Amino acid sequence: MWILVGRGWWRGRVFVPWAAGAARPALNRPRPMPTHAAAAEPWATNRRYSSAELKEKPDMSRFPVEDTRNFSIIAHVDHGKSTLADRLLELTGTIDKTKNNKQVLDKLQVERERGITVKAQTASLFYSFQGKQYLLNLIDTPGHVDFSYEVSRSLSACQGVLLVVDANEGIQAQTVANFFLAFEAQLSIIPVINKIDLKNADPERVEKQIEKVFDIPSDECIKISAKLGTNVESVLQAVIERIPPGVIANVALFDGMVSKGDKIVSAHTQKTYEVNEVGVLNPNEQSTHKLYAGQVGYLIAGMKDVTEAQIGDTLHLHNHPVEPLPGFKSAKPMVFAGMYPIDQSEYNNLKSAIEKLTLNDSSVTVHRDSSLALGAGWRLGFLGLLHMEVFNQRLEQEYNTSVILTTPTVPYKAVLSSAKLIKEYREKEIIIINPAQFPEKSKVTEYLEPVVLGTIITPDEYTGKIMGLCQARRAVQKNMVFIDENRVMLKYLLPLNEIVVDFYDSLKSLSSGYASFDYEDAGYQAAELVKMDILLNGNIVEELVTVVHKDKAYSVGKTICERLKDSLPRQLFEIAIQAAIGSKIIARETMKAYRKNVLAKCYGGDITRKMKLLRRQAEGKKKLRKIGNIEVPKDAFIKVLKTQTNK
Ligand SMILES: Nc1nc2c(ncn2[C@@H]2O[C@H](COP(=O)(O)OP(=O)(O)OP(=O)(O)O)[C@@H](O)[C@H]2O)c(=O)[nH]1
Repeated sequence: MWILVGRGWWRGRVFVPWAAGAARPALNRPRPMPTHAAAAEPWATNRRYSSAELKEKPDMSRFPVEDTRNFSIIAHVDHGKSTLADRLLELTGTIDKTKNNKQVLDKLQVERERGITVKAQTASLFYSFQGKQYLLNLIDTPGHVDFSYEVSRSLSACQGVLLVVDANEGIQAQTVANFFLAFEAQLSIIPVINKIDLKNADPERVEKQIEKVFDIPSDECIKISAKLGTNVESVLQAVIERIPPGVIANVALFDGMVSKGDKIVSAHTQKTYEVNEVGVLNPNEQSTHKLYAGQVGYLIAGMKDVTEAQIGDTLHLHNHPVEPLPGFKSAKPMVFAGMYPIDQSEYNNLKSAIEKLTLNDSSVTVHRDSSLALGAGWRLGFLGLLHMEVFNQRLEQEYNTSVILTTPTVPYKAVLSSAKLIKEYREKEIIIINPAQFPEKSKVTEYLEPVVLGTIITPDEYTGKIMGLCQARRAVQKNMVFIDENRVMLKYLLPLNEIVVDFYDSLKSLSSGYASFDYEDAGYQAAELVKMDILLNGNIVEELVTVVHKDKAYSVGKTICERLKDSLPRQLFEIAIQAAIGSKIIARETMKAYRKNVLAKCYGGDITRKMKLLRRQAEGKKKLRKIGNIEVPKDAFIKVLKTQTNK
């Protein structure tokens, strides 16, 4: 049996040749076309098809592997991926040229509203170049850090990428992060400098940045205006010339051997293929007669669509079925929050909405959860805070649901010392995704918190302020380099819980929007953590229970109490809002009593208007949550959760 480990290159933990001291493989050099048996296949014909014919009924089998290119567009947010995709679709006649082609690939309502891409979309383009027709599969990718999982997923289906960089803003943090995702996947990278039509565009400066940071010769950059369509045709030609063709599955052999002519089955799709070619990567594909157990190489097996070659899939000889090897990589959630229906009678509707939405977004993890106050619900894991907001917004917009979301938290770990707890969990080290389950200090040896390696790119004038912000967030500086005369790249080790809520917003406002930020997982570090309760007249508000660093407890507690005071409607009696660690109160705010009369503005005796106001008040009450005898509207939670900081 053997396992599929990548397309383009091995992307796993085990085998990264240049990390082991070997020479770094050459970037961007077109790899020789594989010499496989395509010519003998009936679908490998030279007949050309008219675009009308292709549009009518595209028969994908007409395109042999060497006439197929699979590529993605990657970029920092707003650098113009979707606009470029629109132009490519127009140029290839995939969509008609009208003024309305704005982000055609952004299909979700939330994407159009927020102007961001969340789900990667795919489009097949047919393009004639030098008398030959090509099938170009374009996979659009999201730009935001939360969705880098989608980016990796899209990249795993490609052999090359267009790395779009704004001619005015230059390289930003996500440009760097996305470049490395593509680089590690050993894809051909075509740098595209976009927005050259802007008044402040400085493509020469950006070219130099690209050469300095990514080591790509500046003459490889293509300068375009996606908005005006300037030079976009050269992008398509570069895709054909610089990106190697088709589905080449990189494999690691665990057992037995594989050679040309073998019949193999994908454990994932159960499809059967005949092996056309096997070989080793040296570093380009070099065909060999066979591959044996323990070897890593590539395999071409007539997979015509890249989705047929899933990373982590197990392949086996068709007459030797095996248990699939563990290997499918799943997305790792970084932010967890409880989700509950506002009204328990809505539980089943919400359940089915979550199920449908997670079918479409498999990176969300779902565990059932329940709370005394909120009833039955779920604990969901998201890739980041924006991902959480987008998921919530999609639930509301696409499924017409309304939910309570609890304070987001990160996956902490506790190393247990209590024998009773170890027996209960059957493990010494547990992951805590729900603050309510945070074990007491007396029962643990130590707590651990997740940390990330953050990259910030900023104009130099903001460096001081940004360093101050990072220090306040318990960050440790790892590196600082100038990427050109006035741009600095900073690397920090940051506790994830310090950035999860509002780090990005603070960074943006400190730098007038110029600094960009991205992060990658960097494991765990020991941390002095405490569980903090928020109380309303002595009753715990379960939605607001948080785990915080000991040194931050007072300021976080104070901020939550203040925010809660601002967002709670006044009630008929006085309310004490308190933050507490165990039985120790660390912060307090008091709200004075107030009597609200919804009929106050209703002069005269218009009974229908009075009834309408009273009815509206009754409807409003449905959205309230009672804590003790205090009514808290859903909006109040959201305001506190959204604005809560770790200052
Ligand atoms: N002047 C100018 N504006 C452009 C150009 N290309 C894109 N834009 C504008 O830049 C903004 C962002 O473009 P998008 O194509 O939505 O960017 P994106 O990278 O797909 O954004 P995300 O999906 O959020 O990652 C839009 O307002 C575009 O109209 C260009 O060549 N010139």
